[in-house]
Amino acid sequence: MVRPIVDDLRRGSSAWPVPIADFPPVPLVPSRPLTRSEKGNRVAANDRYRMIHSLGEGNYAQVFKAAHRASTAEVAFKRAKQFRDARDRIKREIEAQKQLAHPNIMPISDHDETYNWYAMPLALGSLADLRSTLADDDLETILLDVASGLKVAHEQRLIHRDISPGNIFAMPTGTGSRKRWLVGDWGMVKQPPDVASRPLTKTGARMGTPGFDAPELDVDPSAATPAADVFSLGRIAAWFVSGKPAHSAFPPLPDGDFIHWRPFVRACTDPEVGLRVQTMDALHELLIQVPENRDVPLLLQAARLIEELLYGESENLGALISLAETYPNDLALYIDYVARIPSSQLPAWTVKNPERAASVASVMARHLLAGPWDDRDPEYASTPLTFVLTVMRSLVDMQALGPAQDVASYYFPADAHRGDTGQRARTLEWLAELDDAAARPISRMIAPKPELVEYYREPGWHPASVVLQAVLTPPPPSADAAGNAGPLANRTTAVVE
Ligand SMILES: Nc1ncnc2c1ncn2[C@@H]1O[C@H](COP(=O)(O)OP(=O)(O)OP(=O)(O)O)[C@@H](O)[C@H]1O
Repeated sequence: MVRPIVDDLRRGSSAWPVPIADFPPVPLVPSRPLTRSEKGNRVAANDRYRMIHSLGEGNYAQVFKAAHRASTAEVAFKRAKQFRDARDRIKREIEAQKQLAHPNIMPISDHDETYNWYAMPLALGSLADLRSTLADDDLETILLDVASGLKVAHEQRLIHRDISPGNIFAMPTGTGSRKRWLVGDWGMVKQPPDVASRPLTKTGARMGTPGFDAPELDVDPSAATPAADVFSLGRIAAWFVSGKPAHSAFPPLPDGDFIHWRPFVRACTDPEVGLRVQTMDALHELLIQVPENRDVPLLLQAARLIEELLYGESENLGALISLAETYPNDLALYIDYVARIPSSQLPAWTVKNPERAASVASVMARHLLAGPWDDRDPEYASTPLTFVLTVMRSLVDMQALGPAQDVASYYFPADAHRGDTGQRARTLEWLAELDDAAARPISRMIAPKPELVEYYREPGWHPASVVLQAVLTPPPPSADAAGNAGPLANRTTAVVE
């Protein structure tokens, strides 16, 4: 007589992790009669494997440590819970993991014909389980391993969509403490449209693991791109070095001894999918720079990024901005490197990220205003000023007038402080195009400051906005010989306020 799996479980070891008596409720007798194929599967599973103890239970499956009867090899045995979505997920998992034969993808060593269960190598544990036993330096190896597995998956148009520390497993390598890291739990994988089976989630339904899942998965998981898995790896890096949970309102960013991880995390976890690192190849490039960057001076990192950006590596834009956000007090970083981001690339970036753009542009203008110019060419000031003006112009164009006003409060004093006539002309040219709705908040950053009004006041200048005209065109000659400006004397304040 074939014993049901439970008998094997009861006879198994009561050692780690869960004593048999405390077993989570295993639906040994499903609430409905077993179908013929399910009965057959249990028989097949039990014929082939002896369950030793539970390794744990997720929402969709139970996992057991089991022994393969014929070879006595120990395996992890994963069985779908008895509801349709769970069976769909296990089926996806088996199909994807079989398709992806790669050292960093959890292999399927055996499964039943109807995809109710499968066996796989027994791992040392998941990254979540093992974090406390790992050295900080292990992070790079883990990410390199996982990224190489995901790269192969992405090439086959499979997006995992649920990369988290609980779904990355360690296998021994036989070489000291070095572990090989494997991506498992492919039950939420996005398959190519031509092979996709029944959708797992409706649009708007939650997918992934809170704190590690990309924001776009909340909107439409079926539209996921490789950048969704990139996001999760960025969050894993932040979680690993910060030791803080990833699912907080303010997700952790590396700091202190791990600050060299910060640009990587920022570039991989941009909430805007289009601004994020897009591919595992690009992630790999950034990743191998992280340990190098720990010892490479900041400005050399910036120099590399801008040189490559100028040669067409557009993904460096995000990394360079991240570096600037990490080191806001570094004048040379801003003036000599960030300022050289091509003006052609800034508007698109600003439109997608107005608050961050405003913040970086404001810091740039503050450096121009307050910092020493040292032996830089005075004319070079127009490069950082143009950076700030381009961001401000883009913010106005997209009607982000609040952030634009924030930038303006630093830009105009910085422009006047540098006193470059060409830049002044460019500023006036831009101001001349503004309509009243935009000119009103912007002019508030000029009108109350006589030295700025003086700097920009231009005879014969013709702005579109009457507000700006009132502020910046010189008053007509007074009829009053004593020099009183007459009724227009206070017009600036009157019009602007
Ligand atoms: N190959 C393995 N070797 C060792 N332990 C494993 C292996 N696969 C899974 N486990 C463990 O089994 C437990 C349950 O597995 P898992 O979380 O994958 O189930 P799940 O239903 O897919 O989860 P979820 O609800 O997150 O999708 C976890 O503690 C996991 O670490």
